[in-house]
Amino acid sequence: MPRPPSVRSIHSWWSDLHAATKPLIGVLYYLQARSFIGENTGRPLSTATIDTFLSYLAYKYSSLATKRMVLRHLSERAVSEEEAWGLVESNLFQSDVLDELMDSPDENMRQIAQWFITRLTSHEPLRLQILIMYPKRCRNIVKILLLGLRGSGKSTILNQMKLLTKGFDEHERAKYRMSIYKNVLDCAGMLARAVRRVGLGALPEDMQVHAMVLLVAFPAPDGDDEKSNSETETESVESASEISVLHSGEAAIGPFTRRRNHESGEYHLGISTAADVLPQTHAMLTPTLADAIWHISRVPAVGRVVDEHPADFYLMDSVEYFFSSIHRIAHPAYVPNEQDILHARVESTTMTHTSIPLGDLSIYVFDVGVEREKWIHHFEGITSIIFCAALSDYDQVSAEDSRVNRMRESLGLFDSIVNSPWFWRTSVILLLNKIDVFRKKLSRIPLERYFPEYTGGSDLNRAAKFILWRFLQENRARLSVYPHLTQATNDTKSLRLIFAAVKETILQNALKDSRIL
Ligand SMILES: Nc1nc2c(ncn2[C@@H]2O[C@H](COP(=O)(O)OP(=O)(O)OP(=O)(O)O)[C@@H](O)[C@H]2O)c(=O)[nH]1
Ligand SMILES: [Mg+2]
Repeated sequence: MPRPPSVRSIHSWWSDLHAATKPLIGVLYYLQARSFIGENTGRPLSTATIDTFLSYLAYKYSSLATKRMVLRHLSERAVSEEEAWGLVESNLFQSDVLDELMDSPDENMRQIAQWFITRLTSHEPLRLQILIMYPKRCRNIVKILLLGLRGSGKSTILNQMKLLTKGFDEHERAKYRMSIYKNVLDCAGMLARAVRRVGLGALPEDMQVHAMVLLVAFPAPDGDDEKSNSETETESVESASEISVLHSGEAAIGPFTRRRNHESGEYHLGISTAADVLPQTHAMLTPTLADAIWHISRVPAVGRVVDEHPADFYLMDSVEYFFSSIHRIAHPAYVPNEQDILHARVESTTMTHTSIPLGDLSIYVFDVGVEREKWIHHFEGITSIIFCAALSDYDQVSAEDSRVNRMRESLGLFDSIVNSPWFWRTSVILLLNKIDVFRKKLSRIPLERYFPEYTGGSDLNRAAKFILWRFLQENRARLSVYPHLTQATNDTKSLRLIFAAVKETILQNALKDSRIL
């Protein structure tokens, strides 16, 4: 007896057999498929073999028993990651046959088909591919997209979600060490600029030696217009033994590459990719430098100059946290803890995700990083989006265009998302983040300076309500918006309630979407 016709030639002469012989053909195909499975057990799963299995699954004269047997066999094969890859890349996975089996009127068949998908998605790299390319195949997985401007707190939120479930092992925490050094040294460089602006002579006497250490480690760039002590400048450049000039505008400091921005005159540190750079960092962040950072960051005159000129001295939101932990970080055996990870500033460049179990369902939260345009269309029609906006952005300027206010840029992004035809059925969880920084800023920097229509003064509730109102104004598509005020760096326990509410919203939306509610 010939094998079932291939899916492409399904209307061959064989498919025109008389209907009267159908049950007999069903039995014969069952026996044939069983012996085919026997012949192939223990052999690698080739494309041709998968195509033959596909023909049993697609052929209208194959019985349900045959299809169940074949798919059960393929599910067992999918335990191996290599065979699972072969299956996902095969005609079987890409044809409609699998969808038909998943929607079969036979409950047993549906379960086996779901089991097949579960097996395939148990392999992490495959799961991502299936979730993105074939979202409908993953009916027990809810996809959530995390969006927001750079630095609004998306990765911090994702890390908090990870802490609520599996946490970070020592190996994962150690990976943050270099980024944290970079964060600390970037901020220390700014501190040195602030010292130059204040002037050595204006500092208390017992602080001058610490200031000198800082100025030696972070010498003024050529042509820096800071008011500075020129004697110290010359000395500092000459005695900065760790710094070897590579070429104009670029220097190596321990493991970091220091590149000068010719417009602002500032130095930015880039991490060297060499594998042996970590030990060198300890040489850079010496106990003496750590001590100097600790002391100088507490000098009121330095703090004042930073506060009064926020546009000249960009300090990351976690600066206070890292400076107050500087001795722990500078210790040679330093391994970041979970709080350090939440405070670290690591710009996301690729898509990352984390999963949260929810009964029989899994919530997959995706942070698409800088590749938003590349990925976003794969998320068309998803049930929920989490949008992060940093409340404290109200006095900041856009990284791309210094004439654009960052809060307005965030409102613009929100507008383009909520009114996009891709998301017309999506609901939005709006996280108004960095409430702690916002609280501190409000009394010093009036919100009305940037949003003249605001009249509520420095009252935190009024100000937050006003910003929420501005976001809701953009929602012309009238999507359901669920707002929360957050501090993403807060301890995980205090975020638990917010995450419980977020989970509930996601679940309700997923159920509504699947028409269970
Ligand atoms: N003080 C404070 N800092 C926060 C808060 N949320 C995030 N941060 C810090 O802000 C910085 C940026 O946060 P990320 O989570 O990296 O921002 P992101 O949106 O992932 O940024 P990109 O990956 O560049 O798009 C990090 O240093 C965080 O620790 C908050 O609520 N309060
Ligand atoms: Mg990020």
